[in-house]
Amino acid sequence: MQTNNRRPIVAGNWKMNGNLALIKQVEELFSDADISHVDVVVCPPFPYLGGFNDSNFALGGQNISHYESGAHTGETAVSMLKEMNCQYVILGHSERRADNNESNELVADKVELALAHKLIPLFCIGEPEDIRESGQLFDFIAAQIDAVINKVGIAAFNDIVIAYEPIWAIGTGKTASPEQAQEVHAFIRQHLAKQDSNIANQCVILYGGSVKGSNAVELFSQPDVDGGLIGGASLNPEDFLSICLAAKR
Ligand SMILES: O=C[C@H](O)COP(=O)(O)O
Repeated sequence: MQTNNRRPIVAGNWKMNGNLALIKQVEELFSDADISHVDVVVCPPFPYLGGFNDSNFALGGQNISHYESGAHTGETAVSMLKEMNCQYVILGHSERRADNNESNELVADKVELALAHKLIPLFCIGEPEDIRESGQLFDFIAAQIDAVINKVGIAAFNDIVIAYEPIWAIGTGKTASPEQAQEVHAFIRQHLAKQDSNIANQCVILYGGSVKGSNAVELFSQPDVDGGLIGGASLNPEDFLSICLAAKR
C-alpha cells in the first residue's frame, strides 16, 4: 500500500440550523480542546459567518453562486466568503442538488470558481438508494466526479476535498456500515488513480451520513476514510467534539 500524508478533516454542516448561542457554545468548548491532529471546519448559515471571532477551527460556507457578482438576488458570491474568512465551501450537497436542481455541470462550475478564489471545495457526491439497489452505484459516482475532472482537470484534486454522502444515510440515522463506506471510498480513489495515482493517494475523502460520536471511530478507522462531513451531530457541540477526536492520529 502507498504511504500518504493525508491530514484528517472533520467538517460540521449546520445546514439551516443554529443560532448565535450555538456559536458561543462551540467556540467555548473547542477553545480548550486538543484538536491538533485534525482540521476542524464549521459551516454555519451565511448570516452567522460574522459571528465567529475566537475560533480554533476553520470556517466554511454552504454554497456559492456560480456567478462572480451582480444582480442575483438571494445569492452569495465566492468573494464574500473569502472576505468573511472562510477557507472552505460545501459544493454539490445532495440537498442543493435536489432542492435547487444543481446538475453535475453546475457543481463543476462552482468548484472551478471556488478554486480560482483559493477556497477549498468540500465537493459532495453520493447516490440515492434506488441507484444503489439497481446496481448503478459506481457509474453514478464516477459521473459526478468526471464532471468536475472534465471542468478543472485531475491536478485540481490536490486542492479539492471529496465528501461521499450516500443520500439514504443523510439525516436518517441509517449510517453506511464502515465496510460500505470503505468500498465506495476505495472506488473513488481508484477512479482518480486512473488519471493520476499520486493525486488519488493524497486526496482527502470524507464520509457523511448520520455520523455520531458513537460510530465515528469505526468509520474513520477505515483506510480510505479521512474524516467526516457531519450534519445533525454538528449541532451538538459535545458530540461534534467527540467526532473530531475520533479522527485518525
Ligand atoms: O452535510 C452533512 C450531511 O448531509 C450529513 O448529515 P447528517 O449527519 O445529519 O446525516
